[in-house]
Amino acid sequence: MASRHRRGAFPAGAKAAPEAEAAKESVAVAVRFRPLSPREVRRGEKIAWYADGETVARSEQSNLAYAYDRVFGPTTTTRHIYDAVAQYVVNGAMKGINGTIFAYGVTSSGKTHTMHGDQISPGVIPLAVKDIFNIIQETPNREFLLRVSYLEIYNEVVNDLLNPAGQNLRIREDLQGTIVEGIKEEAVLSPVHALSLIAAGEELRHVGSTNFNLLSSRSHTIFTLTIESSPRGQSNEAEAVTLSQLNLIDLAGSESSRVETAGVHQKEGSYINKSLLTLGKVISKLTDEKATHIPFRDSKLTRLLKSSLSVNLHSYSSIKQF
Ligand SMILES: Nc1ncnc2c1ncn2[C@@H]1O[C@H](COP(=O)(O)OP(=O)(O)OP(=O)(O)O)[C@@H](O)[C@H]1O
Repeated sequence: MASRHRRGAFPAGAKAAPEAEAAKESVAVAVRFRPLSPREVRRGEKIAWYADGETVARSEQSNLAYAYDRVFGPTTTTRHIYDAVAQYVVNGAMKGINGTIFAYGVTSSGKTHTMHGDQISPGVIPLAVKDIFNIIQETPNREFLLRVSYLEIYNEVVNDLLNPAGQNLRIREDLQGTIVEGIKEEAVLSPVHALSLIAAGEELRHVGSTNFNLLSSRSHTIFTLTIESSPRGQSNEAEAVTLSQLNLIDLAGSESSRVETAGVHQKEGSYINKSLLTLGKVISKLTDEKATHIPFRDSKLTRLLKSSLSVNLHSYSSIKQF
Protein backbone atom coordinates (compact mmCIF):
# COMPACT_ATOMS: atom_id res chain seq x y z
CA MET A 1 0.00 0.00 0.00
CA ALA A 2 1.38 3.34 -0.99
CA SER A 3 0.81 5.01 2.35
CA ARG A 4 2.61 2.24 4.15
CA HIS A 5 5.53 2.10 1.89
CA ARG A 6 6.01 5.46 0.31
CA ARG A 7 8.14 4.82 -2.71
CA GLY A 8 8.05 6.36 -6.13
CA ALA A 9 7.76 9.90 -7.37
CA PHE A 10 7.36 12.42 -4.62
CA PRO A 11 4.79 15.19 -4.92
CA ALA A 12 6.36 18.52 -3.96
CA GLY A 13 5.26 19.83 -0.59
CA ALA A 14 4.05 16.50 0.87
CA LYS A 15 4.13 16.31 4.66
CA ALA A 16 6.90 14.49 6.51
CA ALA A 17 5.78 11.42 8.46
CA PRO A 18 6.26 11.92 12.19
CA GLU A 19 8.41 9.27 13.91
CA ALA A 20 5.51 7.87 15.91
CA GLU A 21 3.44 7.42 12.76
CA ALA A 22 6.29 5.63 10.98
CA ALA A 23 6.72 3.35 13.99
CA LYS A 24 3.15 2.09 13.73
CA GLU A 25 3.57 0.94 10.17
CA SER A 26 4.20 -2.70 9.38
CA VAL A 27 6.70 -1.92 6.68
CA ALA A 28 9.08 0.98 6.91
CA VAL A 29 11.75 1.91 4.39
CA ALA A 30 14.58 4.20 5.36
CA VAL A 31 17.45 5.45 3.22
CA ARG A 32 20.94 6.47 4.28
CA PHE A 33 23.44 8.05 1.92
CA ARG A 34 27.01 7.15 2.76
CA PRO A 35 29.86 9.67 2.39
CA LEU A 36 32.06 9.44 -0.70
CA SER A 37 34.89 6.98 -0.14
CA PRO A 38 38.51 8.28 -0.36
CA ARG A 39 38.76 6.49 -3.72
CA GLU A 40 35.66 8.25 -5.03
CA VAL A 41 37.01 11.60 -3.81
CA ARG A 42 40.35 10.93 -5.59
CA ARG A 43 38.45 10.17 -8.77
CA GLY A 44 36.67 13.51 -8.47
CA GLU A 45 33.21 11.96 -8.14
CA LYS A 46 30.43 14.21 -6.97
CA ILE A 47 27.47 13.53 -4.68
CA ALA A 48 24.42 13.00 -6.86
CA TRP A 49 21.69 12.36 -4.30
CA TYR A 50 21.10 14.04 -0.98
CA ALA A 51 18.60 14.04 1.87
CA ASP A 52 16.14 16.88 1.52
CA GLY A 53 14.56 17.04 4.96
CA GLU A 54 13.66 13.86 6.82
CA THR A 55 11.75 11.95 4.16
CA VAL A 56 12.90 13.03 0.70
CA ALA A 57 15.84 11.86 -1.41
CA ARG A 58 16.58 14.35 -4.17
CA SER A 59 18.85 14.57 -7.19
CA GLU A 60 19.34 18.02 -8.72
CA GLN A 61 21.10 16.58 -11.77
CA SER A 62 18.26 14.31 -12.77
CA ASN A 63 15.55 16.51 -11.28
CA LEU A 64 14.09 13.56 -9.41
CA ALA A 65 12.84 13.17 -5.85
CA TYR A 66 11.57 10.15 -3.94
CA ALA A 67 9.87 9.92 -0.57
CA TYR A 68 10.60 7.25 2.05
CA ASP A 69 9.61 6.77 5.66
CA ARG A 70 12.93 8.31 6.63
CA VAL A 71 15.97 9.63 4.77
CA PHE A 72 19.34 10.13 6.47
CA GLY A 73 22.38 12.07 5.29
CA PRO A 74 26.03 10.90 5.28
CA THR A 75 26.84 12.18 8.78
CA THR A 76 24.05 10.16 10.44
CA THR A 77 25.33 7.53 12.84
CA THR A 78 24.03 3.98 12.75
CA ARG A 79 22.98 4.46 16.38
CA HIS A 80 20.64 7.26 15.27
CA ILE A 81 19.25 5.11 12.46
CA TYR A 82 18.75 2.23 14.89
CA ASP A 83 16.81 4.45 17.30
CA ALA A 84 14.65 5.91 14.53
CA VAL A 85 13.77 2.89 12.41
CA ALA A 86 14.97 -0.38 13.97
CA GLN A 87 14.35 -0.21 17.70
CA TYR A 88 10.58 -0.51 17.46
CA VAL A 89 10.95 -3.76 15.54
CA VAL A 90 13.22 -5.11 18.30
CA ASN A 91 10.78 -3.92 20.98
CA GLY A 92 7.95 -5.66 19.13
CA ALA A 93 9.93 -8.91 18.92
CA MET A 94 10.40 -8.81 22.70
CA LYS A 95 6.61 -8.63 23.03
CA GLY A 96 5.93 -11.57 20.73
CA ILE A 97 5.72 -9.85 17.32
CA ASN A 98 7.91 -11.24 14.57
CA GLY A 99 10.24 -8.76 12.94
CA THR A 100 12.84 -8.50 10.22
CA ILE A 101 15.43 -5.81 9.62
CA PHE A 102 17.74 -5.71 6.65
CA ALA A 103 19.87 -3.39 4.59
CA TYR A 104 19.42 -3.38 0.83
CA GLY A 105 21.64 -1.75 -1.79
CA VAL A 106 24.30 -2.22 -4.46
CA THR A 107 27.78 -3.42 -3.64
CA SER A 108 29.78 -1.02 -1.46
CA SER A 109 26.73 1.08 -0.53
CA GLY A 110 27.21 0.28 3.18
CA LYS A 111 24.95 -2.69 4.00
CA THR A 112 27.52 -4.52 6.12
CA HIS A 113 28.59 -1.21 7.68
CA THR A 114 24.96 -0.65 8.67
CA MET A 115 24.09 -4.17 9.84
CA HIS A 116 27.41 -5.27 11.41
CA GLY A 117 29.46 -2.08 11.74
CA ASP A 118 32.72 -2.05 13.65
CA GLN A 119 34.08 -1.12 17.10
CA ILE A 120 33.79 2.61 16.40
CA SER A 121 30.41 2.45 14.74
CA PRO A 122 28.47 -0.64 15.89
CA GLY A 123 25.84 -1.84 13.45
CA VAL A 124 22.16 -2.65 13.84
CA ILE A 125 22.89 -6.29 14.79
CA PRO A 126 25.11 -5.57 17.84
CA LEU A 127 22.87 -2.66 18.85
CA ALA A 128 19.79 -4.92 18.69
CA VAL A 129 21.51 -7.67 20.67
CA LYS A 130 22.52 -5.22 23.43
CA ASP A 131 19.05 -3.69 23.46
CA ILE A 132 17.44 -7.10 23.86
CA PHE A 133 19.48 -7.88 26.94
CA ASN A 134 18.73 -4.42 28.36
CA ILE A 135 15.00 -5.04 27.84
CA ILE A 136 15.34 -8.41 29.62
CA GLN A 137 16.97 -6.66 32.61
CA GLU A 138 14.23 -4.06 32.66
CA THR A 139 11.47 -6.69 32.61
CA PRO A 140 11.99 -8.58 35.90
CA ASN A 141 8.43 -9.93 35.94
CA ARG A 142 9.06 -12.07 32.85
CA GLU A 143 11.44 -14.89 32.11
CA PHE A 144 13.14 -14.96 28.70
CA LEU A 145 14.77 -17.73 26.74
CA LEU A 146 16.86 -16.62 23.78
CA ARG A 147 18.12 -18.89 21.05
CA VAL A 148 20.12 -17.86 18.01
CA SER A 149 20.91 -19.34 14.64
CA TYR A 150 23.09 -17.92 11.92
CA LEU A 151 23.08 -19.03 8.31
CA GLU A 152 24.28 -17.88 4.93
CA ILE A 153 22.81 -18.41 1.50
CA TYR A 154 25.64 -18.67 -0.99
CA ASN A 155 24.77 -19.45 -4.61
CA GLU A 156 21.39 -20.79 -3.43
CA VAL A 157 23.10 -23.15 -0.97
CA VAL A 158 22.21 -22.75 2.72
CA ASN A 159 25.16 -23.14 5.12
CA ASP A 160 25.12 -23.05 8.92
CA LEU A 161 27.52 -20.38 10.16
CA LEU A 162 27.37 -21.75 13.72
CA ASN A 163 28.38 -25.21 12.62
CA PRO A 164 31.06 -25.77 9.95
CA ALA A 165 29.66 -29.28 9.33
CA GLY A 166 26.20 -27.89 8.52
CA GLN A 167 26.57 -27.38 4.78
CA ASN A 168 23.93 -27.41 2.05
CA LEU A 169 20.98 -27.61 4.45
CA ARG A 170 17.49 -28.30 3.15
CA ILE A 171 14.59 -25.91 3.56
CA ARG A 172 11.22 -27.43 4.36
CA GLU A 173 7.80 -25.86 4.67
CA ASP A 174 5.35 -27.20 7.22
CA LEU A 175 2.46 -25.94 9.30
CA GLN A 176 4.85 -24.18 11.67
CA GLY A 177 6.43 -22.20 8.86
CA THR A 178 9.71 -22.46 7.00
CA ILE A 179 12.26 -24.72 8.61
CA VAL A 180 15.93 -25.13 7.84
CA GLU A 181 16.62 -28.77 8.55
CA GLY A 182 19.46 -29.48 10.94
CA ILE A 183 20.32 -25.85 11.66
CA LYS A 184 22.11 -25.37 14.95
CA GLU A 185 20.34 -23.23 17.53
CA GLU A 186 22.29 -22.04 20.51
CA ALA A 187 20.85 -20.62 23.72
CA VAL A 188 22.49 -17.30 24.56
CA LEU A 189 22.86 -15.78 27.99
CA SER A 190 24.63 -12.48 27.37
CA PRO A 191 25.29 -9.96 24.59
CA VAL A 192 28.96 -10.94 24.58
CA HIS A 193 28.00 -14.58 24.02
CA ALA A 194 25.63 -13.72 21.13
CA LEU A 195 28.17 -11.39 19.49
CA SER A 196 30.97 -13.94 19.82
CA LEU A 197 28.80 -16.44 17.92
CA ILE A 198 28.30 -13.91 15.13
CA ALA A 199 32.04 -13.15 15.01
CA ALA A 200 32.84 -16.86 14.75
CA GLY A 201 30.17 -17.26 12.05
CA GLU A 202 31.59 -14.37 10.04
CA GLU A 203 34.84 -16.31 9.71
CA LEU A 204 32.94 -18.96 7.77
CA ARG A 205 31.09 -16.50 5.53
CA HIS A 206 31.84 -16.15 1.82
CA VAL A 207 33.36 -12.78 1.02
CA GLY A 208 35.25 -11.69 -2.06
CA SER A 209 36.62 -8.63 -3.73
CA THR A 210 34.65 -6.68 -6.33
CA ASN A 211 35.63 -3.71 -8.45
CA PHE A 212 33.91 -1.54 -5.86
CA ASN A 213 34.51 -3.24 -2.56
CA LEU A 214 37.61 -5.06 -1.27
CA LEU A 215 35.60 -7.03 1.26
CA SER A 216 32.32 -7.64 -0.48
CA SER A 217 29.67 -9.96 0.95
CA ARG A 218 29.01 -12.65 -1.63
CA SER A 219 26.34 -14.36 0.45
CA HIS A 220 23.18 -13.31 2.25
CA THR A 221 23.29 -13.94 6.00
CA ILE A 222 20.35 -14.32 8.36
CA PHE A 223 20.92 -14.02 12.10
CA THR A 224 17.74 -15.20 13.81
CA LEU A 225 16.92 -14.62 17.45
CA THR A 226 14.09 -16.75 18.74
CA ILE A 227 12.60 -15.09 21.80
CA GLU A 228 10.43 -17.01 24.22
CA SER A 229 9.01 -15.27 27.22
CA SER A 230 6.68 -16.21 30.05
CA PRO A 231 5.58 -14.62 33.32
CA ARG A 232 7.78 -15.36 36.30
CA GLY A 233 6.08 -17.42 38.98
CA GLN A 234 2.80 -19.26 38.62
CA SER A 235 0.40 -18.45 35.80
CA ASN A 236 -2.18 -20.51 33.98
CA GLU A 237 -2.68 -18.14 31.13
CA ALA A 238 -1.48 -19.79 27.95
CA GLU A 239 -1.58 -16.39 26.20
CA ALA A 240 0.96 -15.07 28.63
CA VAL A 241 3.65 -17.11 26.89
CA THR A 242 5.03 -15.42 23.77
CA LEU A 243 7.26 -16.77 21.03
CA SER A 244 8.67 -14.64 18.26
CA GLN A 245 11.55 -14.37 15.85
CA LEU A 246 13.72 -11.42 14.96
CA ASN A 247 15.65 -11.78 11.70
CA LEU A 248 18.64 -9.52 11.17
CA ILE A 249 19.82 -9.81 7.60
CA ASP A 250 22.90 -8.68 5.73
CA LEU A 251 22.28 -9.07 2.02
CA ALA A 252 24.96 -9.81 -0.53
CA GLY A 253 26.04 -7.00 -2.81
CA SER A 254 24.40 -6.76 -6.19
CA GLU A 255 26.42 -5.39 -9.04
CA SER A 256 25.33 -3.62 -12.13
CA SER A 257 25.64 -5.60 -15.34
CA ARG A 258 28.24 -3.08 -16.50
CA VAL A 259 30.71 -4.37 -13.93
CA GLU A 260 33.30 -6.67 -15.39
CA THR A 261 33.02 -9.93 -13.57
CA ALA A 262 34.09 -13.35 -14.68
CA GLY A 263 34.01 -17.00 -13.70
CA VAL A 264 32.98 -17.69 -10.14
CA HIS A 265 32.11 -14.02 -9.55
CA GLN A 266 29.78 -14.02 -12.51
CA LYS A 267 27.95 -17.03 -11.07
CA GLU A 268 27.77 -15.42 -7.62
CA GLY A 269 26.52 -12.19 -9.15
CA SER A 270 23.78 -13.87 -11.13
CA TYR A 271 22.50 -15.73 -8.03
CA ILE A 272 22.69 -12.57 -5.92
CA ASN A 273 20.90 -10.45 -8.51
CA LYS A 274 18.26 -13.13 -9.04
CA SER A 275 17.43 -13.41 -5.35
CA LEU A 276 17.43 -9.64 -4.85
CA LEU A 277 15.12 -9.22 -7.82
CA THR A 278 12.73 -11.76 -6.33
CA LEU A 279 13.01 -10.06 -2.96
CA GLY A 280 12.20 -6.71 -4.58
CA LYS A 281 9.05 -8.24 -6.05
CA VAL A 282 8.09 -9.67 -2.66
CA ILE A 283 8.53 -6.30 -0.99
CA SER A 284 6.34 -4.52 -3.52
CA LYS A 285 3.68 -7.21 -3.11
CA LEU A 286 3.85 -6.86 0.65
CA THR A 287 3.09 -3.21 0.43
CA ASP A 288 -0.11 -3.94 -1.44
CA GLU A 289 -2.61 -4.41 1.35
CA LYS A 290 -4.87 -6.47 -0.85
CA ALA A 291 -2.26 -9.15 -1.39
CA THR A 292 -3.22 -11.92 0.98
CA HIS A 293 -1.22 -14.63 -0.69
CA ILE A 294 2.26 -14.05 -1.98
CA PRO A 295 3.44 -16.43 -4.67
CA PHE A 296 7.00 -17.17 -3.71
CA ARG A 297 9.48 -18.03 -6.39
CA ASP A 298 12.36 -20.41 -6.01
CA SER A 299 14.85 -18.12 -4.28
CA LYS A 300 16.02 -19.55 -0.97
CA LEU A 301 16.28 -16.08 0.47
CA THR A 302 12.62 -15.30 -0.13
CA ARG A 303 11.54 -18.72 1.07
CA LEU A 304 13.37 -18.17 4.32
CA LEU A 305 11.95 -14.70 4.72
CA LYS A 306 8.44 -16.00 4.17
CA SER A 307 7.56 -16.56 7.80
CA SER A 308 8.48 -13.08 8.90
CA LEU A 309 7.55 -11.18 5.77
CA SER A 310 4.21 -12.66 4.82
CA VAL A 311 2.61 -15.36 6.91
CA ASN A 312 3.50 -13.61 10.14
CA LEU A 313 4.06 -10.14 8.85
CA HIS A 314 3.81 -7.78 11.77
CA SER A 315 6.78 -5.55 11.65
CA TYR A 316 9.54 -5.22 9.21
CA SER A 317 12.09 -2.57 8.54
CA SER A 318 14.53 -2.20 5.72
CA ILE A 319 17.28 0.32 5.37
CA LYS A 320 18.17 1.14 1.82
CA GLN A 321 21.77 2.10 1.32
CA PHE A 322 22.93 4.43 -1.45
N1 LIG B 1 27.74 5.49 6.46
C1 LIG B 1 29.04 5.24 6.25
N2 LIG B 1 29.99 6.03 6.80
C2 LIG B 1 31.30 5.77 6.60
N3 LIG B 1 31.78 4.76 5.85
C3 LIG B 1 30.88 3.94 5.29
C4 LIG B 1 29.47 4.12 5.45
N4 LIG B 1 28.83 3.16 4.76
C5 LIG B 1 29.79 2.40 4.21
N5 LIG B 1 31.02 2.85 4.51
C6 LIG B 1 32.31 2.27 4.06
O1 LIG B 1 32.18 1.94 2.68
C7 LIG B 1 32.78 0.68 2.39
C8 LIG B 1 31.77 -0.29 1.79
O2 LIG B 1 30.77 -0.57 2.76
P1 LIG B 1 30.16 -2.04 3.00
O3 LIG B 1 31.22 -3.09 2.91
O4 LIG B 1 29.35 -1.95 4.22
O5 LIG B 1 29.23 -2.14 1.70
P2 LIG B 1 28.21 -3.33 1.32
O6 LIG B 1 26.99 -2.65 0.81
O7 LIG B 1 28.04 -4.27 2.46
O8 LIG B 1 29.00 -3.99 0.13
P3 LIG B 1 28.85 -5.51 -0.46
O9 LIG B 1 27.45 -5.60 -0.93
O10 LIG B 1 29.84 -5.54 -1.56
O11 LIG B 1 29.16 -6.43 0.67
C9 LIG B 1 33.37 0.18 3.69
O12 LIG B 1 34.74 0.54 3.72
C10 LIG B 1 32.60 0.93 4.76
O13 LIG B 1 33.35 1.11 5.94
